[in-house]
Amino acid sequence: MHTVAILGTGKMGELVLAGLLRSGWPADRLLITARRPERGAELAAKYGVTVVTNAEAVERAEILAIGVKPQDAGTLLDEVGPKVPAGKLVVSLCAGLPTGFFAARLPEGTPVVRVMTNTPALVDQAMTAISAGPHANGEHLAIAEEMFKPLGVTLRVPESQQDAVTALSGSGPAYFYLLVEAMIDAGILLGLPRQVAHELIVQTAIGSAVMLRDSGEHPVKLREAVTSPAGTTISAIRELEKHGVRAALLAALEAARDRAREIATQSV
Ligand SMILES: NC(=O)C1=CN([C@@H]2O[C@H](COP(=O)(O)OP(=O)(O)OC[C@H]3O[C@@H](n4cnc5c(N)ncnc54)[C@H](O)[C@@H]3O)[C@@H](O)[C@H]2O)C=CC1
Ligand SMILES: O=C(O)[C@@H]1CCC=N1
Repeated sequence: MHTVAILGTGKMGELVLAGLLRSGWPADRLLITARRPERGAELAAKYGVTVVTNAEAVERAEILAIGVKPQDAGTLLDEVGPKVPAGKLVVSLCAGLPTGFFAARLPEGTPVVRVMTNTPALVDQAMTAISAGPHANGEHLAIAEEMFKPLGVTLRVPESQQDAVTALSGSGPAYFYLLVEAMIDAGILLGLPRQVAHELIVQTAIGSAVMLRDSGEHPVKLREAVTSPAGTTISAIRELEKHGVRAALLAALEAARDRAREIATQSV
């Protein structure tokens, strides 16, 4: 089994670290780096993994997972990029940054794979899209899949789709949480105790999600089955359409995609 180093172990890095350990990846095959020593110590105590410097990580690990914010990737690569020994695989978790950004800062021939995962990795329900960048072949994609498959579902996509993927599934959990939050507030408006509203909406979200995944039905069909003639649901849907919820979602995801592109141009 390869040794994986996570360079920059924040929220996403920790989710990947914890997921790899749950999947049986040996702790002695995992290295982490952290900017703040207290953060490194906290993770070492919690997961039993070794904290190293970025320079040690690139020396010792075969797979280098880049878990810093896109805005910090340039500084990290200025520090260690030229020192990455031949044959290492770089796996970027960063939103927006094209693989070319990494290739330009790594020794010629270093394979780079771009990954967009999401926070449901915490419960092994991540959606992870994987793309080959420069010098990455099927073997490298398979290694990335070996890392991310235990955390949920993986899909190979061309890198040209990654900004859209980021807008949909990378940021996607936030949109669902916002909807849930708003619907719980609606429950309060209708006079329900907060805890009751919370339970009703969370279980409804889970039930709806499982049906979407397992029934094989199109979401329109599933919605129609709930929407009775002259019933309650259509009254709510009329309001949602009147307030432009569909248009708002189209515009919102376009804005997220555009922001991913902007991150790339600001990072060149
Ligand atoms: N939060 C999310 O839902 C998702 C985030 N991502 C991507 O994952 C990456 C990480 O995001 P988060 O975990 O949310 O951010 P975060 O801020 O929680 O984690 C980044 C970590 O990197 C550390 N760091 C920065 N520079 C460093 C350096 N030179 N050496 C060592 N450590 C360094 C920071 O101290 C921090 O702990 C980003 O590139 C983001 O685009 C991708 C998908 C979803
Ligand atoms: O908001 C962000 O930039 C990151 C990338 C996708 C989800 N969170």
